[in-house]
Amino acid sequence: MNNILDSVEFPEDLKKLNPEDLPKLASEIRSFIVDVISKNPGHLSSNLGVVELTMALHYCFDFRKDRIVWDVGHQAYVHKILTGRKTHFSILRQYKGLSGFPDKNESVYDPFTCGHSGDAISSALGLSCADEIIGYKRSIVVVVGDGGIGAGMSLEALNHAGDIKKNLLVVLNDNEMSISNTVGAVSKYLNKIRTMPIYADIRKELRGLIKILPVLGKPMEKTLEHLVELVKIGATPGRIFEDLGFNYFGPIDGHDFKVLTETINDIKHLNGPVLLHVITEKGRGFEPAYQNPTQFHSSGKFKLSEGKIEKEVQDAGKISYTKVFSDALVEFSKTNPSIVGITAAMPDGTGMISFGEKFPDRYFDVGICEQHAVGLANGLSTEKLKPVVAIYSTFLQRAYDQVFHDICLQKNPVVFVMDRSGVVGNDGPTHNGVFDIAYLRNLPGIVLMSPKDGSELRAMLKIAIDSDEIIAIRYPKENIPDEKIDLECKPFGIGEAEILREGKDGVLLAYGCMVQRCLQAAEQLSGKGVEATVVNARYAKPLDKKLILSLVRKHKLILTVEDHALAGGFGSAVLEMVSDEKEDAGKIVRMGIPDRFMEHGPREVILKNLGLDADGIADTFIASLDLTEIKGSFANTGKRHLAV
Ligand SMILES: Cc1ncc(C[n+]2csc(CCOP(=O)(O)OP(=O)(O)O)c2C)c(N)n1
Ligand SMILES: CC(=O)[C@@H](O)[C@H](O)COP(=O)(O)O
Ligand SMILES: [Mg+2]
Repeated sequence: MNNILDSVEFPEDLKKLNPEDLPKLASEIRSFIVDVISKNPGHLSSNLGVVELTMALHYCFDFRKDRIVWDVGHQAYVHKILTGRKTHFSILRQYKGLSGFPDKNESVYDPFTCGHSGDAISSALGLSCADEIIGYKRSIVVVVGDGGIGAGMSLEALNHAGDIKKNLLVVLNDNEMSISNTVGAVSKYLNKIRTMPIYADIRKELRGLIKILPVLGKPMEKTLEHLVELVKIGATPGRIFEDLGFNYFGPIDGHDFKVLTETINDIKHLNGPVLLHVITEKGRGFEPAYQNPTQFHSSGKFKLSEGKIEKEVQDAGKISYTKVFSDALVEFSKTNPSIVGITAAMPDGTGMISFGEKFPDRYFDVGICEQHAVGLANGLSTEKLKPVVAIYSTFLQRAYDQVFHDICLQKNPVVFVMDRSGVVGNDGPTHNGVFDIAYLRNLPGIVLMSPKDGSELRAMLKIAIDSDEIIAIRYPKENIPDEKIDLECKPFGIGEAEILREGKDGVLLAYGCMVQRCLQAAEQLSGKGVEATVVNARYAKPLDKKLILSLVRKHKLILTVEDHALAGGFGSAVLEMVSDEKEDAGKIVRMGIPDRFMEHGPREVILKNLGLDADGIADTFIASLDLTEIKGSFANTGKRHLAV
């Protein structure tokens, strides 16, 4: 039973508690989160680390009026629990349940809907600038991790904030971890500060001086500013932030509620940008997560039995596309010394970690810096190395200009591997990788591929590595359908599709992971006496023009099926090409993701709702055929995207 947590719904309840009850509340919050996440997976480690920090921020500010901006937002569970969302916490990340990230549609306490890292300081600074223009008095607080602060956009924002001197409190939550170990010079610098004993003493002295000052209000602020100047002269920790125009405080213990609240209360009225460096432990209070924060960063379900934690084996015996990529890259790299691997702080999620372990000299984890990752690949490939850049589809969006300017314009044959393409599921709209075909296919010289299964992923990776073209391969957060992986890597030409099944009644033209679903749909259709041809398109660019045009001439229906936005996706590419070739584009019906952001929930549920499962595809095929027979073409029926 959560005695204290039961009485807390909103920050006002927290403020009413006796100070001595607060550690117990922190402990209850941790147990509550662990219990929910054990059954209902989510971002565990980061949240366990920010319990006291979040409580302290809500204790010292009023975020109905003031604003709190979380970088990424995966660590906002405690914030959710304390801001009226406790009763819905058990359906976190579930379909129609609470979002796993801050969501402006969910609460007035969330100024932004977010999920990508690096943007929080910019957004918060924008709020502060707006307040000044409007004449609104309130505090703007941003919480950014030691991983997130190294992101290019964070550094751009610090650069701006330190220059224009608007009021802004940047809380740097330093837990020495991103998802994996935090990398980079900024991280090394933070480590230097953490291990400098002198600074803790100076901070204590500063607090002592503040306490004996008999002044209040404005004079107090002035004196504080003066003291800050004094500290600056003697102290070098945080110097980099000082030199960038911030008042730096810390490092302080992020698990000591008293130190946190006293420090925040001391500095919250200071003018200009302030950076408070807080040290926390990822996974704190739950031993398995504390011992292995990476595994529990975004954990699967786990069991608590006899005090022993077993991670639940999910989908036993199944292999993910990620694993196939990871193993194939290591295999190919053994005989190809020119391969270099790049990840942007996602070595585990992308599977790049195995390459890094085997070939440390050819491996680069650049931190949460997707733009830099792609820029780095430019230089490497100019010297004839073969960069394989593995970035989730949604995060590659950050590096669009670099793909254009630093890769395509240079004609440098880099391989992009876009894991988590399509609907990702419980992470929701910020993480769905449903725009990559649209944002890449307009770039001259790029080749876009997507495998139908694990065997084909291996073959595609081999083709891409051996090729002189710039190639991007997309695949989903899914297990491969292969019963047995074909290790041979049978080659096929660039832009070559394959017919998997022949039928007279129309064509299912599928891209990537939709091929299997189309094969299942064709089976169902056959049971109803409808025979569909199924084509594995393999490429969104270049398209297999010859094959597709011959199918258009022969069939009355071409149903394109993709796990991507309809706008600008694979189906659009087919439609444009057929229209440009002056063939009957009216025969083409497109299935994919409509022009809205898809909500969170299990991937299969979201896809089913869109009709992007075997049943939905079969239904749409039949409905489209009926319409074709009745109308001859779909023009003006308004039912072109039947699954939408
Ligand atoms: C642009 C972008 N790249 C990558 C990610 C994936 N990602 C989410 S959290 C995270 C690590 C963040 O580390 P840190 O800022 O230190 O926060 P912590 O989890 O340690 O609290 C990463 C790499 C992301 N959300 N956004
Ligand atoms: C918050 C964030 O961006 C990552 O933690 C992401 O949720 C990981 O996704 P996967 O669990 O699919 O690797
Ligand atoms: Mg961190």
